[in-house]
Formats: sequence, C-alpha cells, structure tokens
Amino acid sequence: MALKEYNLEEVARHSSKDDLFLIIRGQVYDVTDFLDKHPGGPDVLLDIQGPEATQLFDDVGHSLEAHDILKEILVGKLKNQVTIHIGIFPDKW
Ligand code: HEM
Repeated sequence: MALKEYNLEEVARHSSKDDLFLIIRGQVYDVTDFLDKHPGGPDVLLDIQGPEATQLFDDVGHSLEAHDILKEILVGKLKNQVTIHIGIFPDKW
C-alpha cells in the first residue's frame, strides 16, 4: 500500500476494532489485522485513549521482532512531523 500523510484528526477516525490506526514516533500504523495476533492481546491496543502509542509501546520494551512487525503494518506518517530514526540493536552482532 502506498504510504500516505495524515493529520492527527484523520488518524483518530480509525478508532474501532474493525479499523484501528496507532501512531508510534510520528509513523502511522494500521493495527486492525494485527489486533488478534498481538501477544499482549487486542484489548491493550483497543483501550488506548487516542492514536498516540509511542510511550506505551516503548514502556513494554518490545523486541526486535515487534519492531519488524511495525514495518509491515506501516501505512503512512503524520504531516509536518520530523521523524527521528532510532536503531535498536540485537544483543549479539
Ligand atoms: C502495533 C504496535 C505493536 C506491535 C507490533 C506489538 C507487538 C508485540 C509483540 C511481537 C510482542 C511479544 C513480545 C515481544 O516480541 O516484544 C508484544 C507483547 C506485548 N505487547 Fe505489544 N505490540 C504493539 C503495541 C503495543 C502497545 C501499544 C502496548 C501497550 C499498550 C503493548 C503491550 C504489550 C504487552 C503488555 C506485551 C507483553 C505480553 C506478555 O508477554 O504477556 N503492545 N507486542
């Protein structure tokens, strides 16, 4: 799917279990199909108030695998956002 630029209001419209977008570090993710596959369960994602999930995502200390999933469900980014790419490194090189 082609990546799109969204404003916050547009992202916030995707707020149900049949159509849920989240924002992590200014990137917009369509988590709808991932909800039932989330090892932490669908409810933690559905219960977030609003689309901004960066802090919650980071607080869990998600693995490299989780970060790889993000790449697959990326649908776009927030308009007028500066994106900072932070690398995470495996324990062993
Ligand atoms: C779309 C973004 C997310 C993806 C792709 C994702 C993916 C994953 C994956 C793969 C795991 C298994 C452990 C690991 O590999 O780190 C996991 C565990 C977990 N996630 Fe997420 N997650 C996302 C967002 C969130 C958010 C926003 C929260 C909190 C609100 C959350 C809460 C948890 C919890 C509590 C676990 C631990 C489950 C357990 O081990 O009992 N996740 N997630």
